[in-house]
Amino acid sequence: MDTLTNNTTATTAGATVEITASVLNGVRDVSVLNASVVVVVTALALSAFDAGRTFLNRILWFFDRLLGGAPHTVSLPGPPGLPIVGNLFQLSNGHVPKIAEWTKKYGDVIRVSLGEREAVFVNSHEALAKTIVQQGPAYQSRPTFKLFHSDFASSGIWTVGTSPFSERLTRTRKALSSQIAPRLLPVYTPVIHPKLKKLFAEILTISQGPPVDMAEKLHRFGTGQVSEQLMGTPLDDDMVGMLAENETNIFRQRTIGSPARDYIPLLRGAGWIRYSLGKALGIMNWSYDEKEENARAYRKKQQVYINKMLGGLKERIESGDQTPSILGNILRQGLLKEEEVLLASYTGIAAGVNLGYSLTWIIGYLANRPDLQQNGYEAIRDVYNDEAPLPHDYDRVEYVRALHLEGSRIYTPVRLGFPRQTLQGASYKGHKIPEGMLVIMNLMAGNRDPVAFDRPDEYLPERWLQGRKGRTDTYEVGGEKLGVTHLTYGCGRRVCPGIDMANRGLYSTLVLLLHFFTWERQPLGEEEKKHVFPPFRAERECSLEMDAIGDTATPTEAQAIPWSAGIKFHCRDPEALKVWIASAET
Ligand code: HEM
Repeated sequence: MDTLTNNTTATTAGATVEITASVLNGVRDVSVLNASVVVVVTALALSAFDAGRTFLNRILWFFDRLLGGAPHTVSLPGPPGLPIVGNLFQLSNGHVPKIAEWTKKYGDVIRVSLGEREAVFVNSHEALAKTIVQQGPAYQSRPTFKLFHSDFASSGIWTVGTSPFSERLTRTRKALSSQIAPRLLPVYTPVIHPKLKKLFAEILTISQGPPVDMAEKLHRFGTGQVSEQLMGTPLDDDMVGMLAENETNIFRQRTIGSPARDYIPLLRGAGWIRYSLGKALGIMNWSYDEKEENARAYRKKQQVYINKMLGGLKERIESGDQTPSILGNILRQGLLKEEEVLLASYTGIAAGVNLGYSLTWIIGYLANRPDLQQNGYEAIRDVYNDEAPLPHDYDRVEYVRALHLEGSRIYTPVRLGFPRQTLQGASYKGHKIPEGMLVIMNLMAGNRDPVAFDRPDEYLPERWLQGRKGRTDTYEVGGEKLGVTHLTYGCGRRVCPGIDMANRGLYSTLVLLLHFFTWERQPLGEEEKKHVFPPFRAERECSLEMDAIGDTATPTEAQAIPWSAGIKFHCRDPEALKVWIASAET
């Protein structure tokens, strides 16, 4: 009986506890439900007013920021993004078209969230002038990124174009600029001339075979040419090949929005945990990060050739060599300290990379424009009669100058420039842009801006002829010569100091090519596809029009590299070319 009573009591107590728990749960559920209803109703009510929406956004931004999203310090309009990642992945199908879409919707200066980084994108010619140029001192720093500034170059010596504002940067930029000033450039022509002869001898040989893709030759020519002017001595082919490939790989690390972990702290945390677990458990591919390992390998390789080249230059100087060269002059005049000399060296070696790709785009485009080739040929004949043009007689043939200026504008090989960071507060149309803000200069948009350039998507050399600047419709004989310059080399305080050097490289190559050759597009054969550089370009061939957007193989990278393009050259007069190659003239 007692047992029965005890059991009954226990059962009753158990049931009571269960009932109480379920009542409490019910109450809690009702409270949660009520609270949720209150939150939703309040949110809906708030969202009906501007001030309410702002308040709600601030709450969301607060939690987003806690999880590693970007701050919201700028009131400029811009695309809404996802929590934590912001707009980062919206850029992953191609920078230029997506930013053009945003510009259309939100205006020419917009706020964008790139993971934890807040950024301002400047997307028109006028807006670039009003910000980067007119408020120059505020926009003169550069941001740092983990992959490039830490994994690749942990020594703290990067390049001038990737260095934040500092005294070391200013001194090095000044010294470098003084040695590539337009009036000094002719002293380096004895170094460049043999490179031109070598390139044209190669093109003569190529013209006797099947069509080829020219990027490797032009890239080696561009990078080699700048490096040799830097060091004042010819570099052997293997060295130039290795250097051109490595510097392309290094430049490709300077991509806005990639790798994602440079922008998303949670990804960095996850990567660190995976790495530590991999180490502890001996799981090799967990403790291996391909991008980081590649970055270190590129730097190691780079240090070998920089040290070799710099060591050689110092030895030559010690033994009394007086050959003019950019770094040689800097060393002889004692313009820089040791680490600044290194900074200048890394900068100079990297600087030629864009020259090769500019030439690849322009020559590829002209292959399908026999009319422009013919105009160029005749313009050269008007100046030099039937003599070979002097390649270093810079911009003497106005039409060739117009061809290279227009090619640089229309293709803009560094589409988003090199990223900037504000050094002090700035503003745009009443919106404050605080110190430390990442600023992206959309040079491609500036160069295709219909307000600055009429018929902006057409390749019109005329816009640079007879004193015109960028426009075909604002010039009258004896009238005003209005217009603007193109923005391919950036603008403002950190504008490219190598503009004249780059333009000379484009002019000298084009003037000789137009004089000695005609060329056309033809499909690449299977064998020739194997030699396309870098190899990923062989996956497709550019359209005949060489569309700057549709034919870019690297739409999300710092540098716009075209897909492959088969070119067949025809030499107008092989004997005359051989005579030019054999001549001692520079
Ligand atoms: C076609 C070839 C070239 C193109 C398209 C190009 C383009 C650019 C661009 C877009 C910038 C960023 C400018 C800015 O932020 O406003 C830049 C910076 C720079 N360029 Fe060039 N460049 C070329 C050739 C050269 C050459 C031959 C040199 C010579 C040494 C050079 C040296 C530099 C340096 C040192 C900077 C960094 C400036 C700074 O941050 O203060 N570039 N270039």
